[in-house]
Amino acid sequence: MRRLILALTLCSALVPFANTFYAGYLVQRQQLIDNTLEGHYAYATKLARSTDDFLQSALQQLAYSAKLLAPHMRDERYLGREVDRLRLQTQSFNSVTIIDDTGYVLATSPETLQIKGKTLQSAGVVETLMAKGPVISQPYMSVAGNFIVFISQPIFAASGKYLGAVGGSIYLKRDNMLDTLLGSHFYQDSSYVYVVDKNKHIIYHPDDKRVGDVVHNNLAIDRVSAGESSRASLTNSQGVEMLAGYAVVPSTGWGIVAQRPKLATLAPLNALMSSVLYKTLPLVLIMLVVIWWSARHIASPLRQLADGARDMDRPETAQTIRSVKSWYFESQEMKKAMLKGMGLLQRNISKLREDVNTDPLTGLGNRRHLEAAIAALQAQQTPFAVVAIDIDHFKQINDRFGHDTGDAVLKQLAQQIRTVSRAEDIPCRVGGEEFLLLLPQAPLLSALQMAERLRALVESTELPEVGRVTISSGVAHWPDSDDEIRAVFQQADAMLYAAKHGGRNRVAG
Ligand SMILES: Nc1nc2c(ncn2[C@@H]2O[C@H](COP(=O)(O)OP(=O)(O)OP(=O)(O)O)[C@@H](O)[C@H]2O)c(=O)[nH]1
Repeated sequence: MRRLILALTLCSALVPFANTFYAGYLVQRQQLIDNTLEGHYAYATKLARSTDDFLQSALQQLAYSAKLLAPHMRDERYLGREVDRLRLQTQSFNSVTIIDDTGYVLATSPETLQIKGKTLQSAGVVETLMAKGPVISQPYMSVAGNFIVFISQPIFAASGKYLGAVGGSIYLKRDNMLDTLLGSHFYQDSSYVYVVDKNKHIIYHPDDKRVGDVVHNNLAIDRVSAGESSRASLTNSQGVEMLAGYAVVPSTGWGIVAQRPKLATLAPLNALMSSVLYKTLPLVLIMLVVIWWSARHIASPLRQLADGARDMDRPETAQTIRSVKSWYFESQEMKKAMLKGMGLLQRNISKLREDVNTDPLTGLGNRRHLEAAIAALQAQQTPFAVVAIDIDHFKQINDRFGHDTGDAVLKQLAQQIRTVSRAEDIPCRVGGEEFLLLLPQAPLLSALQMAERLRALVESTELPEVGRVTISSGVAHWPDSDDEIRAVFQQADAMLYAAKHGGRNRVAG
């Protein structure tokens, strides 16, 4: 039990510490997650705006070119210079192409593409020719085998006739303007950005191999391709927990997702918490030792008092309790109360012991007391004399004066026996009106004299109402009368019987 209390005390000190530590960790963890989500959302939003700005600016550059090109659609050299200028000066496109209203390539930069003089029927070109207006195409696989987005502006003659289009391609799997825009500057950590189109195609990813993949079962992609901009904690298609912010590029419906693995985000916090724990642990251990020592010190007097309480019926326990060092008020009070209680208990016990051995009517020892006294005398080999005393014709006293008066006579005789006996003598009432008196160390003669003195005293005493009564006594001695104690008492009885038979009011021995 003591160990349990000690353990509980230590726990009650340790639990709040652990609780505070853990609660602190949880709060900081949530804060870190929230901040990261917010940061990534803000970053995705900013990138969406920048991407939109870039696309708008690319469209403007092409629109400007389209105006310049309209009067020179048959001038091969002019067209060649313009596509080179557009590609090299703006650096917005990986390639630039001018087509006529049938998709026939009039000029291209770089020429290494080898599509000049060919009629293109790729998805981007078909979309451009159908639209006869500004177009940012859906990503598609080009004739030259590049996964591209084609951005174009129509070319109209002054008469309003549609002449064709000038367009720039962005190669999604190669270095391009999106790389510069999206991949160059983000946190120097494991954060990264990727872009999906409306159909959940990855059109930009730091890992080139992912470009062109269609991603399902990704919360951020599902939401952003549905036109929603926000932030979310999610598990990506690779099964990694991510903290993601996502935003829609208004002009194209593309979705930009900026994200960071949750584990990487929380790693510094975990390291910090470990370090805090490591540094505070010695202090906590010292604190626990102090608490343990204090608890032991406080519990010590209580434990000693509790040990004492188990043996309260033993007289020596009082000394044990007295010696307990009760150094604080409560234990002092408990010690005082226990000592007081023990005094009472001891008094009650000795009173009970006395009652058990005492004849209630006369206050003399009873038969139990007599037997204990005989056993003690025998054990110590102390010689003793026995006087058996009996009131003569006591029945008549009862009959004539009533039982209460008889009792009064018995009490009176008990008092007279006390009067004539010594302090060390043992007077007992062993039956109705039979008394026995043990006289330790007394020779037979002294006992006979004492019995005679008693007899004379009783005879000479006038009792109210009853008048005079007499007694008869038989005397014997151990070991003079017999070695056997039982025989000595029988001898005293025999002598008493002889005294009665001899006419009563006499002593025989
Ligand atoms: N008042 C009273 N009477 C008692 C008590 N115990 C026994 N007696 C009575 O004591 C009487 C004893 O009488 P007996 O033993 O017959 O003899 P006795 O009348 O004393 O006559 P002897 O002994 O032959 O002289 C009985 O009447 C008992 O009822 C007691 O506690 N109180």
